[in-house]
Amino acid sequence: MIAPSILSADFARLADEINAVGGEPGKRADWLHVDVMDAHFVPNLTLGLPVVESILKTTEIPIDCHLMIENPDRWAIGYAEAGAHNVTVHAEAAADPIAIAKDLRAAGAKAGLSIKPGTDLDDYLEVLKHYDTLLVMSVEPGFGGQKFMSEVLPKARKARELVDTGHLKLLVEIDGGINADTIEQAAESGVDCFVAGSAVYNAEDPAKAVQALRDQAAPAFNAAHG
Ligand SMILES: O=C(CO)[C@H](O)[C@H](O)COP(=O)(O)O
Repeated sequence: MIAPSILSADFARLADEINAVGGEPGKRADWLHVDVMDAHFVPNLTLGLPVVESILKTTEIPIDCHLMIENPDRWAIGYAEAGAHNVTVHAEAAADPIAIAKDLRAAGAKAGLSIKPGTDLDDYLEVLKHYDTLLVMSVEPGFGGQKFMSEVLPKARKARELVDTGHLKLLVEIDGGINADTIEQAAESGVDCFVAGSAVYNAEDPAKAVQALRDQAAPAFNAAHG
C-alpha cells in the first residue's frame, strides 16, 4: 500500500493535489496520509480537525491521520468520529494508549500506534495487541524531505515476524524518507504500507510516482515474505 503524505503538497491547491493521486481503487493511492502537527509534540505546525473534515468531503481515498500532537488521549477521538479510516497516535505522547485504541475502534476507525526512531518496539508489544497499525518512523517526526534512517528497519522486521507468527495482528507502516532508493529495503523488512511525501508530491506526475513506488515495493516484499 502507498500512502502519499500531503505534507509535501501545495496546501493552496489541496483538493487538486489530492485528486492527483485519486481515481479507481487499485489505481489510486491506497491511503491518503494526513500529518497533524501541533508545534508542541513536534516543532512544526500543520493542520487540525476542521481541515481533515474538509479533506474527508473531497476524496474517497481512505484517510490515514498521523497525529503528532500532545495529549492524543483527548484529541484523537475527534478524527475517528469525523470518519478517518486509520488514526495514529504517538506512543511517546499517549498517557493511556490502550484506552485510546479502544475509543478509536469504538468510533469505527482503525487504531494506529507510531514509534519515533529512538523508541523501542519491545516496550509496546502488549499495547500493540489492541492496535491495527504500527507506524514505524524512519525520520524524526516533524518535517518532510528528510533522509531515511535504515537503522529503524529491525523494528519493522520484528513486527513482521510477530505478525507472521500470529502474535500480533497489525499492518506495518513506515514513514519518512521513502522513495525509489529506499522503498525496497523497507519492503524486504516486511512493511505493508509506505508513506511517501516528497517522493510523490515533488514528482512531475504524482499518480505515476505512486504506481512506480508500488511496482518497486511489491516484488521486494513478495521475495522476502510472499
Ligand atoms: O510524518 C511525516 C514527517 O514527520 C511525513 O509523513 C513524512 O515526512 C513524509 O515526507 P517524506 O516522504 O518527504 O519524508
